[in-house]
Amino acid sequence: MKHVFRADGIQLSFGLRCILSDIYIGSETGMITGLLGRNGQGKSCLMNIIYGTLPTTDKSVRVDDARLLEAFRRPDLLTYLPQFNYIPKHLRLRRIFLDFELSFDHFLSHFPEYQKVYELPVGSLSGGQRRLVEVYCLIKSKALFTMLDEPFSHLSPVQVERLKLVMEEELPAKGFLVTDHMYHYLLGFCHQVYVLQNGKTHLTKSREDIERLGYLAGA
Ligand SMILES: Nc1ncnc2c1ncn2[C@@H]1O[C@H](COP(=O)(O)OP(=O)(O)OP(=O)(O)O)[C@@H](O)[C@H]1O
Repeated sequence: MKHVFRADGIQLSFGLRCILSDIYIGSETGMITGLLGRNGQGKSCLMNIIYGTLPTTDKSVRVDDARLLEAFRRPDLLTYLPQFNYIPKHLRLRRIFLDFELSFDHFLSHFPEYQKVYELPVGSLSGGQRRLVEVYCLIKSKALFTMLDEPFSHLSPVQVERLKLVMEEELPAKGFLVTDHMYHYLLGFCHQVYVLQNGKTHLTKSREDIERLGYLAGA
């Protein structure tokens, strides 16, 4: 069964500065949706508003008929990877995979280089290794939709390729909203791409659209 995600009517200002004013994002399970935008356009703020961790005056966020004011209370519907490390560094990988109810063997089938770190605290890994564990756990989290804010920073092209396979495994039953400055990765596997520019989201149809909206030029 297909499920639908919609976010619109979102307004955000800081003082006199308007950040978000004309937002519409629509997606569904089985789709990877990209969100591009230059630095400071409001991508992280938008994801935080959708997730309910940044208050705002107006918003409408829905999964099917359920209206989400505090999406962070509905991990069955929506999960969110923030830009910062969200797993406490003292937690061992054994505990993390247990808490997320995920198979470490399946993780190893994609990332065999983690064979020897099962009993180690995640904080003892390199920055890229730690980030990959966090991204993997969110991609595999048991939600209908997952938002990923800059999941590919600090990761190697090989790791990104393998994560893409993990996302594709999840796809039939799940949808993703992904923002990343590694736009060539996103353009390679997103089913649709929005560009956020001057407070407004634009659903693009081609690379030329993205260029016209000022994202690719000089990116
Ligand atoms: N608490 C705050 N008070 C004032 N301004 C803020 C606050 N939080 C964010 N901003 C501003 O809002 C704008 C949007 O920030 P946001 O982090 O959402 O951008 P972004 O598109 O995710 O950028 P980047 O690609 O660099 O991560 C920025 O100009 C930022 O400085």
